[in-house]
Amino acid sequence: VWAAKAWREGDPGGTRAGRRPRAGSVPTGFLDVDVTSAPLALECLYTPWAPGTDSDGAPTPQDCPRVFSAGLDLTEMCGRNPAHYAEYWKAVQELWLRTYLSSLVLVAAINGACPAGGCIIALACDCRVLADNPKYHIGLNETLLGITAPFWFKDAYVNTIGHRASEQALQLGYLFPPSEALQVGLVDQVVPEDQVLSTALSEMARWLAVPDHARQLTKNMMRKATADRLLRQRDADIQNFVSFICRDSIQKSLQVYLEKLRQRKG
Ligand SMILES: CCCCC/C=C\C/C=C\C/C=C/C(=O)SCCNC(=O)CCNC(=O)[C@H](O)C(C)(C)COP(=O)(O)OP(=O)(O)OC[C@H]1O[C@@H](n2cnc3c(N)ncnc32)[C@H](O)[C@@H]1OP(=O)(O)O
Repeated sequence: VWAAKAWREGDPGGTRAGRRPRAGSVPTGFLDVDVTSAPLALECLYTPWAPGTDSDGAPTPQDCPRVFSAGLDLTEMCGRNPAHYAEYWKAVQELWLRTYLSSLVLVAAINGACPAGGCIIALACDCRVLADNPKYHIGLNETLLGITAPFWFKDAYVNTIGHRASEQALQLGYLFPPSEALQVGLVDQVVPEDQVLSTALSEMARWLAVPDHARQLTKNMMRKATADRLLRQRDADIQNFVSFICRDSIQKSLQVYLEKLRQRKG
């Protein structure tokens, strides 16, 4: 995710937040960023697993290919206590709201798999560029984990690909390969892998060419109702999440899923 302000100020690599993924692990992405402490400058929200800059000072997300974000960190949702789940979910809400409502131009350069929470952050951006690799699936696959996508994930999906396509994809937990993601409107461009970044930059330039105040007001006009729906019921949404995730059956499903992931690796 590129933040326009930092990019425009010529500091694309210097304000990256979040910790690097564990060795041998996939980035579970944005929730490595501590959004519960001091106000988060969205300018700091680069893909946290993209270390280094190239000779022009541009970020080099190719350093961790194959995964854009593996979504929410399932280890944060398994075997913990209700207070932990509540704090975690508040952070998820906060990050999404700040991203979704940002007045900055945000372009997602999706250079790998992008399931569930990864998809929801990409959807919060203004534009998505996906690398053309049949392994780079994107979508909301929650049902395959035995859980339900929260209503605001669903709202963002519906806003992007429409009701019928969302209904089908959500129930099936379908992850779209690039060609289908483009066809359904889940991403805006599919390009060869080595052109993701340059295409994202071109998109960024296109969006930045519009007078800022007019673009920002329009963005807010388009997004406010969806964000307000969550803002109105944040606490209830946290309580729903906690009681849902604490169920024995849900914990069991998540543990089985996580175990399968770990075994698949071996
Ligand atoms: C009615 C009221 C409802 C209220 C709402 C209630 C509930 C909803 C709550 C939450 C919504 C959930 C959102 C999510 O984002 S859930 C996460 C979804 N993500 C996935 O399903 C992706 C799973 N991962 C993969 O498919 C693959 O890992 C990958 C991303 C395609 C990458 O594949 P690769 O082969 O490169 O890596 P590995 O599979 O070998 O994985 C390496 C390593 O990482 C671990 N891991 C992978 N994903 C996660 C994850 N999301 N969280 C934690 N850990 C993950 C994997 O187990 C391996 O671990 P190891 O320890 O063995 O290194």
